Amino acid sequence: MSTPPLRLGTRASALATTQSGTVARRLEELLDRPVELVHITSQGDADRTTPLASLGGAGVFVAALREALLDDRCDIAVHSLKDLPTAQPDELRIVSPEREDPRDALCARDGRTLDTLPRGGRVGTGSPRRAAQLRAARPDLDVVDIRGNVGTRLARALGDEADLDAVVLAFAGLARLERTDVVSELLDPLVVAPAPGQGALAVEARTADLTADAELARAFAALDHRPTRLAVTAERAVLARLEAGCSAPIGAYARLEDGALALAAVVSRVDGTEQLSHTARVEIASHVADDDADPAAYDLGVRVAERLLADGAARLAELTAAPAPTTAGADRVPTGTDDPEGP
Ligand SMILES: NCc1[nH]cc(CCC(=O)O)c1CC(=O)O
Repeated sequence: MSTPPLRLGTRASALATTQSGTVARRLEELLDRPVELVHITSQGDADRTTPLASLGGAGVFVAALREALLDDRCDIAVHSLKDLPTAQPDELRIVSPEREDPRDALCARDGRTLDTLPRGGRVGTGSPRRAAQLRAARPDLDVVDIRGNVGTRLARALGDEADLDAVVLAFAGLARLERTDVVSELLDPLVVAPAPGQGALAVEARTADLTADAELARAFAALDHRPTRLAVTAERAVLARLEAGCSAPIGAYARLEDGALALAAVVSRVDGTEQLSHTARVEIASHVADDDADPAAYDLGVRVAERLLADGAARLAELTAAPAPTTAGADRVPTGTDDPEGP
């Protein structure tokens, strides 16, 4: 190991350092080269009182890490994929390691579930998507806007001074922190559809480094997990076509199973009084080359998004995306690939 260490940029939170540490160890094995963690602070970390949505959503975490990559203060960055904007800058490339369970987890006192929470119960979440879907499932609930790291949010429902009946968090974050003991229910993705990309990581590097360093490029590619990449490609294509970001009330859940990629997507009014959903699938056999499979996954997401737009998703969720005039009409015609079971 004579080469200098590879610098992996990370936020300082327990979740971020756990995620980054796992990727750092994999890269060390793959490269036979030391990998050191470099802490990068973002506005979202420094300012813990402003609602995250008004800081520009979780995108503030990503922006700080990306700036560090582009300024050569680190060589690799690890993000939660669901926090990444859908547009990828040419200067940077991402791969997706195998995803954790993408579902949302209800963490409630006394082991309550979504069905058994008390009438008018107070449930904390900072996510407009979770708020809308919780209200749609249980209109009587009082959904309270909260933020903070995993420990802070859990304490609101489970701590000594708890003021809420439950909080909803991504199961993946709890699993990575070995805190799945607090989960009282894994929410059905057809009731509470996870955020596009939830549970997956994105490992990011400079395009120029990958072009110049074949060994780095090989290790980087080895981090990628094909079923995860295809699923998150379809999910993120929904967001991209709807021209929405990670704080929009949009859920999407895709799974590669038996040679087919199945996708379900849900768009909500933030107050939960109306929701639209569509499901579709596309055949992707294991021998299909990525050059064909990746566009097929992306097209699946676009197709589902256009059906949602044709049904009025833009008005419902206050999005700016307009239905494509040439395809919106055709998308209303049911096709043989509609999947009533969802993924
Ligand atoms: N929005 C913040 C965020 N970004 C990624 C995760 C969890 C881990 C993941 O989804 O990969 C969380 C916390 C949460 O939603 O509870």
